[in-house]
Amino acid sequence: MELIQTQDYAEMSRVAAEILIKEIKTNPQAVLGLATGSTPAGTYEALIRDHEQHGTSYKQVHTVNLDEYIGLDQSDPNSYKSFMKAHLFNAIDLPETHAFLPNGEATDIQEECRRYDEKIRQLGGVDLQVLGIGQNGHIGFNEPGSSFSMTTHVVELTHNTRKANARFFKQLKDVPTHAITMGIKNILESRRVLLLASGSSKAEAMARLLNAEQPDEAFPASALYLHPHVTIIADKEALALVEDQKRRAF
Ligand SMILES: O=P(O)(O)OC[C@H]1O[C@](O)(CO)[C@@H](O)[C@@H]1O
Repeated sequence: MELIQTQDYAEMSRVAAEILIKEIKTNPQAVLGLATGSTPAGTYEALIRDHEQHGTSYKQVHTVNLDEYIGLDQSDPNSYKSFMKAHLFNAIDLPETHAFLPNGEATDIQEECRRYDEKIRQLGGVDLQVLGIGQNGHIGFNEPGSSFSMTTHVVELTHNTRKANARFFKQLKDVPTHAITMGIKNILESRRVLLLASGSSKAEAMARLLNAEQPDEAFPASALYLHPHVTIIADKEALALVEDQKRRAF
């Protein structure tokens, strides 16, 4: 596990974008695993700037997103599909047919989970998976207690996660109660993982992650200790509760 410490959110976003751009330049047919949320939004902005200024092309890239709410219309501004369009897809040359998210409106949700796993398999797996981290250590929507052997599945969101995401909705009761998420097994099968963290609200989760050293299903992000190629990019505030000695160890 490699740890890159940055001054702030802007630097975290820049460094993450540089890694993604390098991946696409080395492998123009890369399969990118993407995340939603406030954390990767700045990275996506940096990718758009680079696309506009330097012409990095996504024509041969494919993307698979980690998760999607169940029960929200795909055109709802709070659906993760809308998020990806607004924050990245509409501004780059990624063909619409190359961008995949779980379909939270599917009538047979279990079948949709199987179909999504099969899609990832058909694409040849994920080359680089971008992750944020929830305050309770969730990755994707894999909440504490999720088995590390799960593939794409339905989750009931915890009250804390719904509360944290309520800022995007009019009121807490509008936040969906369930979502489809790639499982930890999918995440561990990706060839490289980039975990991003910014701000003091992530400080406890980051301290717990960097102190953990052992995978523990009670804390989903600790599964990353089972992965051979993880890069964490975190800013000062997110690392504020991690001891200096510990930081130097990475
Ligand atoms: O980046 P944010 O908005 O803090 O969200 C953190 C995590 O929460 C989720 O948005 C799900 O709640 C994840 O997709 C994300 O990684």
